[in-house]
Amino acid sequence: MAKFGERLFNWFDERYKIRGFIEFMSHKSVPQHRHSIWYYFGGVSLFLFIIQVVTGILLLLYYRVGEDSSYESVQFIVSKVKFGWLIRSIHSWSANLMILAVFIHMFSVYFTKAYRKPRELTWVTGFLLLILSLTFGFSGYLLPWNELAFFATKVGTEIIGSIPVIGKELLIIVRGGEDVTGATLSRFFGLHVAILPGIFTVILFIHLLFVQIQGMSEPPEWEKLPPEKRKYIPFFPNFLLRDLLLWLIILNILAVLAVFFPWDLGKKADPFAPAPAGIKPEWYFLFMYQTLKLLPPKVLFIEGEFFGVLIFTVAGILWMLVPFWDVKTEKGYRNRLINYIGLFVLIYMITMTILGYALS
Ligand code: HEM
Ligand code: HEM
Repeated sequence: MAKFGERLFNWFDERYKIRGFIEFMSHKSVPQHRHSIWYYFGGVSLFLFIIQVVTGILLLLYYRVGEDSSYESVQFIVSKVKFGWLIRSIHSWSANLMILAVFIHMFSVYFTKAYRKPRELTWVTGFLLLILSLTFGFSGYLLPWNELAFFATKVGTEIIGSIPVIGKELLIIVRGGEDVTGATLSRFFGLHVAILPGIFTVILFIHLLFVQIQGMSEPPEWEKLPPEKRKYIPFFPNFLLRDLLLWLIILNILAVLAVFFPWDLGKKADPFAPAPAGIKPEWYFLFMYQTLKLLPPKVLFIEGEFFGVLIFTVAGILWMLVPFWDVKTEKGYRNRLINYIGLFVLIYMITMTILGYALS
């Protein structure tokens, strides 16, 4: 048997140079310091994305898109399909945990300044992954075609209409008509299960390739440390085993959440019914939604809502380009301003989210 295993290994090695790859993996190492914990959140985001793909494909076995079938098929999934309720619940919970993990990963990369040269494009591709994850969440939310999702999507897409000149056209493209209808549902479905997975996979591949090529960043303070004072652990197996343990813990948390707090389906959407009170988007959009709500109808001759959209767009672009304008950090100086900006953004997002819940 051992001989057979060896022969099989050699067969592949002759063709695909696996020995070289194993050699490469065994030399990979991860810096060990008091902020090393943050190196795990990219892996956690990745794990939760894989869960989304697996459970999403399973849901696709029974989900049937359409005004007359979406809600009914999800109802069928949760009541008749064996473990269907569990798969749907895991897909919904994991979507939320994934977005939370991506936010934690992004802020930790920001505060540890891991976006510095040469990782500028790792940051930019990561930011694109965040936008894609949010679009995944927004498009998936409508798919069960229940009351809450219907009105949240109506309110969410309305914001596009506030853009001058092209807003109306854009809104029609997004909704597939003037209103949120079955056309919107099938558009969101295509986006959710075909377009987004395709684009996401390509960008994720590039993101991980960059990380592979450059290895993990070292803290800026290490530049003054003599090489013998810098500590590392091997990626394989030490770091990977820790990664796997954390993934197992997260799988357990997911299972507990999905079993004890199964995701509610609610009432079927009725486009002619009045909007129920307290309609609000998912928590990860709430800080933007709440800001738009608090803005006065007119700011400096501009429609208040559009002013908000403009500010968020500009702020988002500046955030995406932070590795290019944070020149001070790149040159090796301490840049306190960057920490203050990050702290302001974080506190702003948390405060507005809490206000969003408190004021509705
Ligand atoms: C679903 C989304 C994402 C996935 C699956 C992902 C995955 C990963 C993984 C596995 C790593 C290596 C381990 C680690 O540092 O945690 C990593 C590193 C990195 N990611 Fe992401 N990431 C995502 C989103 C983001 C976002 C939103 C940003 C920032 C805007 C970002 C910026 C970076 C940077 C700069 C590194 C290098 C960190 C270092 O060298 O210390 N990523 N990512
Ligand atoms: C290839 C990947 C994916 C596939 C094939 C997929 C497929 C599906 C399907 C068929 C549904 C409708 C069933 C239902 O509503 O229970 C759904 C719902 C949903 N998806 Fe995905 N999905 C994928 C990835 C993602 C990702 C990455 C996220 C978020 C980050 C996400 C978030 C959601 C949400 C929030 C719902 C609504 C859940 C509900 O209330 O029922 N999905 N997805």
